[in-house]
Amino acid sequence: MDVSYNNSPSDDEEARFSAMPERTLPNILVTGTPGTGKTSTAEMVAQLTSFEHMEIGKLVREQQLHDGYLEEYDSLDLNEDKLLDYLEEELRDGGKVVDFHGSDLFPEDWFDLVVVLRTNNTLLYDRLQGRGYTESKVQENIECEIFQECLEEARSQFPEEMIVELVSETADQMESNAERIQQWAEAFMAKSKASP
Ligand SMILES: Nc1ncnc2c1ncn2[C@@H]1O[C@H](COP(=O)(O)OP(=O)(O)OP(=O)(O)O)[C@@H](O)[C@H]1O
Repeated sequence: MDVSYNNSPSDDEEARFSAMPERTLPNILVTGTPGTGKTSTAEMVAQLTSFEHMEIGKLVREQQLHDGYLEEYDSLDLNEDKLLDYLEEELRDGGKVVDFHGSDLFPEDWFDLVVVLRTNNTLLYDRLQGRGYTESKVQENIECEIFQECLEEARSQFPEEMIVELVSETADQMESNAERIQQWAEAFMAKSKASP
């Protein structure tokens, strides 16, 4: 089941969180339209780096970080406060690969790299239909990808230099994307070790 959230941050959002301390291990956010391969890619990155994969949809279900089921959207109604309170502790020491279709609910300093996965409409259509989504849900997600909503959302929240847009259409691309993220993580760790 999916997780819905209202992506308009509250005015006092900035004030809710203390600044995260410097990390020697990075936190990586993998975002993108449903079906672009966030979970598969994040899992591969976690295996390559030994970081922990945190799939937000699963976490919201398992930790009850929601306010019930929304029939209209066939999804759980995310309780952002509960999720952010939970994640703030989890992300403090770094070494996490988080996957979620939203990004603007997260404070900027919680992440060091934001990966936005992209997939062409034809392929995405087949993947979503293959999951048994209703036609309207497939269309809604296809439009989300056409209007590159996840990319724009990431851009609205994180500096451009933190964001990497990667095409995720074939198994080879998924593998090379995961390796590229691994190399980035190794460079981050080498740099933070070298710092005084
Ligand atoms: N680059 C790719 N090449 C081939 N198949 C892929 C690729 N990316 C994803 N897939 C396939 O597409 C399906 C959806 O992938 P996945 O569940 O990882 O997407 P997601 O973005 O996490 O979706 P959701 O947001 O709904 O959880 C899976 O069957 C996966 O194997």
